[in-house]
Order: sequence, then C-alpha cells, then structure tokens
Amino acid sequence: MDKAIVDLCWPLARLGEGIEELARQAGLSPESRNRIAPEPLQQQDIADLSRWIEWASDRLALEAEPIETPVSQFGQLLRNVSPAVLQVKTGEESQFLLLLKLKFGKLLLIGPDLQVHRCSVDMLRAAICEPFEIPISAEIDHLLQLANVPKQQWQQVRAVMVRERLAGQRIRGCWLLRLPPTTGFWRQLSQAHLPRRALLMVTVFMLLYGMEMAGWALIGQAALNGRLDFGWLTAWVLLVLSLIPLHLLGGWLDSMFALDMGRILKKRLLAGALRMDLQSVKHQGAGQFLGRVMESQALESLALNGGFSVVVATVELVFAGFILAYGAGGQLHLLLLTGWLALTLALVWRYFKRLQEWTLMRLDMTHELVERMVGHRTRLAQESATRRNAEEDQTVQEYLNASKGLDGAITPIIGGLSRGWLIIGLIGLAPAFISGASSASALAISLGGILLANRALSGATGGLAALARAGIAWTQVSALFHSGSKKPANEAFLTAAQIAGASTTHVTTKLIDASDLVFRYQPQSDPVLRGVNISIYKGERILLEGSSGGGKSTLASLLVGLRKPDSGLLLLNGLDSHTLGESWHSLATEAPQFHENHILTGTLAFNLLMGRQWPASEGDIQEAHALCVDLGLGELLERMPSGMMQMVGETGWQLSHGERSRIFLARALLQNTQLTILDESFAALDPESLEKCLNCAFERAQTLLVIAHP
Ligand SMILES: Nc1ncnc2c1ncn2[C@@H]1O[C@H](COP(=O)(O)OP(=O)(O)OP(=O)(O)O)[C@@H](O)[C@H]1O
Repeated sequence: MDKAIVDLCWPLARLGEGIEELARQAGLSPESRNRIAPEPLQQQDIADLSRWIEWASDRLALEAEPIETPVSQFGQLLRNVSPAVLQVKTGEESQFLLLLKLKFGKLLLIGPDLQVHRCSVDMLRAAICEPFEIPISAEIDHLLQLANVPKQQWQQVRAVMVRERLAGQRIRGCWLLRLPPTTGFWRQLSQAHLPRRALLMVTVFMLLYGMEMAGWALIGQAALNGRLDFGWLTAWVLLVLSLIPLHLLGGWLDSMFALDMGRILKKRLLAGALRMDLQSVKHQGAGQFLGRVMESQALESLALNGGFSVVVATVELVFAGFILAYGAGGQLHLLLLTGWLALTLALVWRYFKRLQEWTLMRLDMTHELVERMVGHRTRLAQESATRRNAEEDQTVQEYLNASKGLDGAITPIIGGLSRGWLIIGLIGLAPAFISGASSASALAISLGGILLANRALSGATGGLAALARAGIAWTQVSALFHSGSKKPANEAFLTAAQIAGASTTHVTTKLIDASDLVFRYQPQSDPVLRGVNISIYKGERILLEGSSGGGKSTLASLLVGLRKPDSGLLLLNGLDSHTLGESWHSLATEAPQFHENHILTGTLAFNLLMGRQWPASEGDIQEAHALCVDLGLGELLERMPSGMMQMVGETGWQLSHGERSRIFLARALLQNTQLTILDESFAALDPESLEKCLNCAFERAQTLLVIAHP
C-alpha cells in the first residue's frame, strides 16, 4: 500500500477520537462540548466493529450507515460517499481512513495528525481494493503473456480483466456518517442549508419584482411623457430579458428547496412510523394508517407549494401596497386593501374549519372501507344480506352534506376574492378619477397597483387554501413526526460475548430471569399478567399451556422484547432491556400466532431470511432451502418455477395454511437466536408434518419455548 495512504490510517484504539473529529469537520456535530467520547474498541473484539461504529456514532448523535458495493464500483462509491469511515486491512491489523469530502476531483482525508490531506480517488481505490486484486493479478499477467498482448496495453487490459473477475465480489467496511432522521428537525434543515436557501429565494423574488416594476415604471413614464422612442424601448426590452435568468434561478431554488424539504420530512415521518409503539399501532388499525399515509403525502406537497405561493404573494402585496400608496387612490386604497385581506383571512379560516370536519369524516370512511374489504368474505358468509349495506346510505349522505359545505366555503376563496378586489380597487379609484384632481400618471400607478394586488390575491388565496389543507394533514401526522425524535444512547458498549452472556467476566446459564412481572394493555385496566415469575435456562425445551386468554402470547411478547412490563424485573442473560437496547431482538425471537404473522410480498428467500442480512449470501439461501426440505416443504419448492426466488405474498404464489405455518417456523428458526418462542405454530399441521417440524425445532433451537394446546 502507498506510504502516503498508510500515514493517513487511524489505529482502532483512536477510532472514536477520529469519528468525533470527522463529524466536527463535516459540520455534523456542532455542540461537541456536551457529548460523551465513546470508549475505544479493543483489537481482539474486531468482530464487533460494525456494531461499535454504529454505537459510537449514536453517542455523537449521528447515524453510521454501513455501505457495501461491488469491487468494480468502489471508485464511484468514493466519489459519492462522504463523510465516511473506511476500513483498511494492513496485515493482521484493521486500520481506518476518515473521508471528509470530495473537492475539485480530489478526496479530502483527515489524518491522525488531525490535518486534512488530499488524495486522488484512484490512489485510494487502489489501496483499498489491493487485497482483492493482488491474488488474481499474477494469474492475469500470466494469461496476458500467453495471449501475447503487447506490453504497452497490459495496464488497460489488466484493469478490464480485474474488473470482470471481481464483478461478483463486494467490499464491506465503509460507514457513511450522517444526521439520523430522529435529529431535531430544525438542525436537519440547517444542515441541508435550507434556511439560507429560503432567504436567497425571497431575495431573488424581491429582486425580480423590483426589476419588473422598474421596467413598467420606465415604459409607463416614457409613454406618459411622450418620449417613447427606440432607445427607451430597447432599455425596457433589456430589462425584461435580464429577468429571464433571475426567473430561472428562482425556479431552480424553489424546486431544490422542495426536494430537500420533502426528503427530510419523509425520512422523519418514516422514522416516526417505524418507532411507533406496538400498542398504538394496533389500536389505530390499518385503515387509519392508510389515511395517515395519504395525509403525509398531502402535507409535503401542499405545505411547500402553499407556503411558497404565500411567500411570493406576500412580497407582491408589499409592493402593491407601496404602489397604491403613491398612486391616485392613496390612503383610501391602502385601507381597502387591508380590509380585503382581513376578509380573505376570515374566509380561509371558515374553510379550514369545514375542511377539518370533512377530513375526519373521510378518514373514518377510509377506515371503515378497509375494514369491510378485509372482512369481506366473513360478511358475505355470515352477515344477513339485508343488513349488509344498512348504514352505508346514511354515512354517504352525511359525507355529501359535509362536501357541499366544503365546496361552499372554497368557492368564494378561489373564484371571488381576487376578482372582487378588482371591483373594490376600481371603486376606490373612482373619487380621484371623477374629481379630475389626479394626474394621468398617478391614475396609471394606481391601476398598476390594483392589478398587482389582484395577482397577489389570486396567488395568496390558492396558497392559503393549500396551507389550510396542509394544517389539517399535520394534525393527522404530527404524532408520527414527534415519535421520530430520539436522544442518543447512554448505555455502555457491549461486545457480542457480553450480550450472549459468555464474556470472561460474566458467564450465565440462566437465559431468562423474570420476577414479579405485571403487564396491562391500558393504564386503567386490570393487569393481564400479574406477579409472573419465570426462569428459563439455556438449552431448555419448555411447553407453556394455559387457558385461552390467560396471557401466554402477551408473556411471549414481553420475553422477546416487543412489549415492556409495567413493573417487575425482566433480565435476558442477566441484562435488562435498557442495557441491551436493540440487541434484545438478536437474542430472542418468536413466531407469533397465525393472525399476527404475515407472508410479505417478495421472494420466498426474503420471507425466510428477513431476520438476517439482506441481500442474503449464497450460504444463507442454501441453509434456508435445507431447512425447508427438513420441514417437508421440499415438494413445494420443486413445484415453484423459481424455487427459493419464487414471489409469494398477496400478489404472488398463494401458500396454503399449513405451508405458511412452516414458513413462519423456518423464519423464526433461521434467526438462530438464543431463545425461540413458537406461539401455536403447529396448529395447522397434520400429525406427520407436526412430528417433522417439532423434531426440526428441537434440533435447531438453542432454547425453545412452545405455546400450545395439546
Ligand atoms: N390490545 C388489548 N387490549 C386489551 N386487552 C387485550 C389486548 N390484547 C389482548 N388482550 C387481552 O389480554 C388477554 C391475554 O391475551 P393473550 O393473547 O396473551 O392470551 P393467550 O393466553 O395467548 O390466549 P390464547 O390461548 O387464546 O391465544 C386476553 O384476555 C385478551 O383479550
């Protein structure tokens, strides 16, 4: 490896300091004083590197996204991924490069001397791809010799051959540092320079209107003074032409702003949706969520378009106010314009209230519709035909009435306000016109002001109506937005051995230790679980029986960390949920009951291996295939034209009840966790399949808890 690159490498022991420096120089963590420096990882724990980098970044209120790419595309990756941490293998040791950014075609790297150094993309690419390329280069050179390729073409041909040979190999060991979507929204906006861009946008539009008005003043004055010759016209045309690049700049700034704002907002809402507590998700139902998704899309487009129109209209109104004040109408015109604006706001408020009522009704209808669609078969089979549509007419009638009210509120806003202002503006000009006291130029200025205010009002009314709709959408998605914020982790880093309860200082054979657990679904309701004590030792096979509704599935969800107990102590490998954090899920998993488990639309392989790294390795796919055969699904796999890559789910191959239940079982077993809970996973199986599946579970699960009604 090039000596210049070796000098830029950071040792593992200083990586925490390096990440902190990288984040600081990349402007990702301005408030460095309040952060806690992550403890370094030791070289012997290198297997935990990826988790450690993610944990250390979390400590700095950042997110480290692991990125992998085919070797052939690594150069491209280097150009696009920054700031990033890159792993470099130097002998047995792992060292690291800190990539700050790409500037004028060169990469900027932070060295251990804390200085920024420049380096070419090719040089860095060669250094990191070396371990992949060296083993095959001798063989390729031999081939080139045999093929009598002229020496001067070797470099070129070798590069192509290396690329071809390494096409299937992927490089790991690259982590992109960025602000997580859970960071404060304002900080994300400033990081993307959005406030600055908004200010620039307003300035461009102010300039645009200033110039536009100057143009009209120029031509108007020349016409009124009778000096409209070729020179004046040329000056006017030049002014108008110079508006074109400004218009383009304004449009570009506007779309870039909208894109970035939309991206940040979407990421935040998605993060919120994924972090929502299981209970509230269940409580709201699929229909409500569908409604929310629709509202979140509306929020983005309406808030941006509406907000932008209102800003532009405000600029126009300020200019119109100035012009009117200087015109023949003077104070009277200003007064009329203020009154008209007040009327506009009042009408928009009325529209907002009616829209609120209408939206709630629409969301309820969406919810009901989804529920009816889901339960359609049941209704056809069970519900009396006469009752089936009984309530629909009344609901639709109420919805129609609300829609009529909404139309009544929007019509004057869209159609009437700007046109009405034209009439009011002209009436305001009448006294000056009739009395003849004002000059022709003052009348012309007033007329220009009225027209500009008319344009502003039509933009403002559309914009305000869109903002009102965005406001309603916000009330629907604000919970998602707020649940997307999170504080950085405070827990100490745990190595894989510590999590597994097998580190040198802490060895435990007790996998689950629960005492006095209490859980209730609603704060005011009776507990479903009360005073539960249970100990599960590693390697045990346990059958959990009990009366229906006794709380077995609820207990399972506590043990796999999907729910938290209201009180009591629950330890996994001697560690509580606060200490283990997300790692709880890598230790304990369950195959939930049939009605709570799903085959997702995707390949069979994805459905089986979704708990592992995706895209899956060849080895993972073979393991999943072998397990399916053990569970008696071999014949099904043979029938499927694409085998493991067969599309399944709603729109794919329709699996039978028993097939699904075996895929759910395989999915849980393939996670290879220390504790596997199977919640009534065998209910749909015939005795022969049941025996096969049970044997498989006994063989594969490290510790097994089976919930069943034998
Ligand atoms: N969201 C909820 N709100 C209130 N009560 C709930 C909720 N979910 C479940 N319960 C109640 O909690 C109790 C325990 O349910 P759980 O599903 O854990 O029982 P179970 O022992 O697994 O039953 P089964 O053997 O019938 O599957 C039941 O009485 C159930 O009605």
